[in-house]
Amino acid sequence: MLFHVRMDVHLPHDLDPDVRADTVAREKAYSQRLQRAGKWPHLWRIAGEYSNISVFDVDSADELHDLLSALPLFPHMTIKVTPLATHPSKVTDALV
Ligand SMILES: O=C(O)C[C@H]1C=CC(=O)O1
Repeated sequence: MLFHVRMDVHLPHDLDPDVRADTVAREKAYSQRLQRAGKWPHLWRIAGEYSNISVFDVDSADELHDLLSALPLFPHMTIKVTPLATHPSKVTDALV
């Protein structure tokens, strides 16, 4: 199952710089582990914002929830999830 996910990060301005650096480093390692596992096939920065657009490929909404809620930045994010279904006009034999 594919899910479109938008994450907006809102780190507190008074967050200790060492805590911030550690959290961001753990987030990067965690996200790269999920990308390598094929669970997080798209990760795009929204230009000009501390936000991303992602696509997750998971077995269920419960799995997605578990993965998202384990993000080190999860306490500092607003997350919007959109389930994706197959479009009836999608060409399946196109050369891309
Ligand atoms: O920077 C972000 O968009 C938040 C988050 C998503 C992946 C990652 O490494 O950090």
